[in-house]
Amino acid sequence: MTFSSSLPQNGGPGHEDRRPTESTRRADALMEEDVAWSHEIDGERDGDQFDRSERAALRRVAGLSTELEDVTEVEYRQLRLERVVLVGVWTSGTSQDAENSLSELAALAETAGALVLDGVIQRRDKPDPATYIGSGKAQELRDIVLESGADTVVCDGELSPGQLIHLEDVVKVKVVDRTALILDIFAQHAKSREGKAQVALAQMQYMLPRLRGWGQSLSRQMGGGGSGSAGGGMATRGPGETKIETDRRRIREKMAKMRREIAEMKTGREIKRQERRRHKVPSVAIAGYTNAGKSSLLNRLTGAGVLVENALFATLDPTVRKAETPSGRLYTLADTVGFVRHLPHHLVEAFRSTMEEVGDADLIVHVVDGSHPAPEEQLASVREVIRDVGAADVPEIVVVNKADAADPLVLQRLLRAEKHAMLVSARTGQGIEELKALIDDELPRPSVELEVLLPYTKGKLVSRVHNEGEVLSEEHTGNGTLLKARVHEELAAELRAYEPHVIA
Ligand SMILES: Nc1nc2c(ncn2[C@@H]2O[C@H](COP(=O)(O)OP(=O)(O)OP(=O)(O)O)[C@@H](O)[C@H]2O)c(=O)[nH]1
Ligand SMILES: [Mg+2]
Repeated sequence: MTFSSSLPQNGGPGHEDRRPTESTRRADALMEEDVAWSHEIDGERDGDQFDRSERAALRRVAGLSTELEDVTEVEYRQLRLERVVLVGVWTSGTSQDAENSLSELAALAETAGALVLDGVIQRRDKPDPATYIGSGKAQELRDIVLESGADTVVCDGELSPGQLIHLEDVVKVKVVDRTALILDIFAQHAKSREGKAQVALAQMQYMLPRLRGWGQSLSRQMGGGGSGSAGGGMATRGPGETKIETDRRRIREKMAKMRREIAEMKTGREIKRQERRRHKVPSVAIAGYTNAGKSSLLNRLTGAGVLVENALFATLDPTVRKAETPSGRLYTLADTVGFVRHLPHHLVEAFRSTMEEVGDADLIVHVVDGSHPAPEEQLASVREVIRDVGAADVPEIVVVNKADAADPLVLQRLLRAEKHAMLVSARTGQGIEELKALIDDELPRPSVELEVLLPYTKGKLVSRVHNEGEVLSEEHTGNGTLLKARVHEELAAELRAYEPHVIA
């Protein structure tokens, strides 16, 4: 199956020269399934028993009342994305930037399971406060929707509840924004109970100001009198309003409950992390823009079989794997959720705990897709999130991936601009050994250097020195293993009893 997804090539208002772009196999595959917007459990992805029980648990958590479900069905804009037209407002930067942004939106829509029919960009100083694109353009958009037979318009930004409603009134099909789209993808991909709960929370947060009763806009019902004011009493309070208020209250309660549950789930992960910290195992976090090849790199470095997919946000659950440097030191390597420009704020919040893996790391391996048209922009957006989660001080190695597929000129440019960068290809294995060596160099070294003579009965301590420290020399003597090593404070304290002069 083929389809044309087209974007305007150039120019400002009125200049809508369209150019077909490539479709992905992924979108086609997804079109076969009925990919729906819901907290519903996707039977196809059901992996194992553990997953199943987690899902059952989540179903209960997400189960709002039947009454509320009616509202969510209408109001949550069920992203049964099928045939979509994209629309962007280009406010700054070059036309190429605007096009890249819309291409990314197309990739996001395809990842969500939509068929992208068309895309238009309008040049404006800022989005129209009422309808996002100008009202004249909105009419034109209506024509494009009719012509192409689209059932959904996806806007490249976060729209206010009012903008969504007004634009919907003009184009007469469902309008969703980039935020809802990303939330949808996250909802489809989240696997762990925690991930699912975080997405559900972010969805509710997004939905809260966007609730509408009986297909009318909230602002109209409220007469513009601010949110939630029910001061007028029975006579002035319409049934829709009452319902909305009840629903809102229920959602808020649900959200509070969800936050508590997430906090509890977080504790489990926190304990594991503390355990790792206690053993002073250095940690490396792989961060980077979505689809940069983070999971591929993790697999290359550790042989872990993490899902790799040519789709945005294939990974939503942080995977932590053990890895070993060429010199034999153990460290942990964490795969993380990919970043995307304009990552919805709710999601950054919701995934903050996940991103703490990054904040906590001894080293960030920042993967960037060298074959992308604008890798510099991706580097910048990721760094913004890294700053956001308080990880700005963590040392960073920039790993330019997909060297096999990238334009050599772009690679040169990147390496010139990024001082601490190297080229790899997770696909061909190019540069992987060098990266391992670099990680070895960059990992913090244990602080205490000592020499000990460990009796052969203390084999456990010997292996701890190997795993947690750095062995400088090892010799098997008549009295035991003579080790010269660098270790962390705690281990040093246990080893001091075996310093040769003590024994001798
Ligand atoms: N040509 C080429 N493709 C690569 C390379 N590394 C990864 N890819 C492809 O890039 C796509 C994304 O790879 P992933 O490893 O899933 O990327 P990710 O950063 O984990 O993506 P998310 O988890 O979705 O954020 C897949 O189709 C990979 O096969 C590489 O070195 N060269
Ligand atoms: Mg991944």
